[in-house]
Amino acid sequence: MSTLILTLFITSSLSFLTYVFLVYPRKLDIPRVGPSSGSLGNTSMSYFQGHSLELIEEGYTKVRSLQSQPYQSCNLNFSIDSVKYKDGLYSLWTTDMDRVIVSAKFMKDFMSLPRSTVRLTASIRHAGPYTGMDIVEESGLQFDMCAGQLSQNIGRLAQPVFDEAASTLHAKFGKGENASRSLSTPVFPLMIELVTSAIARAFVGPGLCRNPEWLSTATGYTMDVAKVTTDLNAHYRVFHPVVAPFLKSYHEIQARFALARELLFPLIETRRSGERNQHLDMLQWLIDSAKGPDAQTDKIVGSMLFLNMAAIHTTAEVAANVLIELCAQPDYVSMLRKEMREALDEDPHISLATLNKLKKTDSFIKESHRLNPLGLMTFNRYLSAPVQLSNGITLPAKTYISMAHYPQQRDPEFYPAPLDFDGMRFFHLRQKEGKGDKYQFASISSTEPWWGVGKFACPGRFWASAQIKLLLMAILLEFDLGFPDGQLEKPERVVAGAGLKTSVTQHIVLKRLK
Ligand code: HEM
Repeated sequence: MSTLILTLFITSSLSFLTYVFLVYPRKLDIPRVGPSSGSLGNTSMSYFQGHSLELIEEGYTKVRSLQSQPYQSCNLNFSIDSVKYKDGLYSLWTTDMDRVIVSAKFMKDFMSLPRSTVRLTASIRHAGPYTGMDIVEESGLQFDMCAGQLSQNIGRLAQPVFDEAASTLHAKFGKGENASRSLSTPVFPLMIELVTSAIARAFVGPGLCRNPEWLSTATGYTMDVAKVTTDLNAHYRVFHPVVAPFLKSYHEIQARFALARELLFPLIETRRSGERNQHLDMLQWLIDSAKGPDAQTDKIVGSMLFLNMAAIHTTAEVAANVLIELCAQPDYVSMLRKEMREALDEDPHISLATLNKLKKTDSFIKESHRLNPLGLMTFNRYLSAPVQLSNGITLPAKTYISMAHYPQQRDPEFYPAPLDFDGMRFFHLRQKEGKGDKYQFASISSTEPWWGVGKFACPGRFWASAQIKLLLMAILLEFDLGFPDGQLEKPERVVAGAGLKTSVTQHIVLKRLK
């Protein structure tokens, strides 16, 4: 017993010192929005968790330089009585860390910096040491595989991935179809199912992609990460090493790793003893490209789980929001379906060229995502070295930064009539001379930062964009869609901390086309 108490005491003391050294807020002479934290940091009981949107909108209205037009808040009524924070920087304690919120005009100051200076914070935001998310700190392999092989092979994977998603959809429809040849089903879970099957085809190939244990492992891991993070965030970070081993969620995620190893190890061994380049999937690219510690079989399994986490719920939520917008504005359905049919009339085999022809569909997806982003903040990064900004302020090493992009997407300075849904907004912008390649859903810029910003922005964005189009084709080419009878309004999205959640219970009704 006394050994246990001593061990707990030493672990707590060490993590407290680590905490003070690594994350204790440093002094920086910029304004603060919202309360400061206590000396131990914040937990999910903090003010931010329940008031995040309010704080971010307050920060935005204050940090904006002199404004020509008022900012229209969706949910709140702020009078712009102050332009106090003209330089566009302020400090904000979030659930997990003190961050400097950096406005779009400073993005260029980070562009030329190496990845090692402007580091991802996924590990610290998602309890890395307890969830396996610390793999992003250890390796750039996942980034390289998505930016390289996956993006280069979209055209070759498009048809098999479409077939996989369509077959999952048919099976689902067949099981639940009612007498009027329609199916009513919750849209977000449906998208999770379709995206998981499509991703599995691209990530592990035809041999494993229909294995129910693999499919539930691929999606379940994200939920496990969320559960462990939520459980730990109820406690101050300094206590995480002590609390984690007692959490049910922690034991569940360990079991998930064990099952993932059981499923992938034999496949990796078989692939290693076979010829290279025989398989067009992520697993093969990881096996062929991993060097040094990344090549350990365990690490390849960790990379696969991380990639599923990065790819499935994000893409599914964006796709679910697109379908909800289509139900709310059904006039667009026939327009997008016509575009898809015309693209396929030219060549029935789906390729990259087919997807590139879907410019109206791309615009609709982008507009839906502009108004329904996955969170309030983006470009969540940790500075491992000081960075001097163009206004002369130097952000010290160990600063966490974020860009609060949610209010920017609703600002008339950037988008005329920002709260109006205009599905062809970006299509029309692309029609202008010399702009044909701009304003795509997968494009990045400091004013459209939902993929992150700069050369280390989401490397899976071209795939995500292609996949959402493939899913929409699988649905719109065979089905009409709408809300359940009597529903006219879209469901509310819910803000929790830095996250913005889509309804998990909202139903969609699919009806077979005549
Ligand atoms: C619509 C869906 C998606 C959204 C909104 C999204 C968004 C993001 C964002 C905001 C980041 C952080 C970038 C930064 O901080 O600069 C990120 C990172 C990442 N995403 Fe995505 N993503 C999506 C889909 C995907 C897909 C489908 C894949 C893989 C096929 C993927 C792979 C990754 C990876 C590997 C990283 C980490 C990159 C690194 O190690 O630096 N994402 N994503």
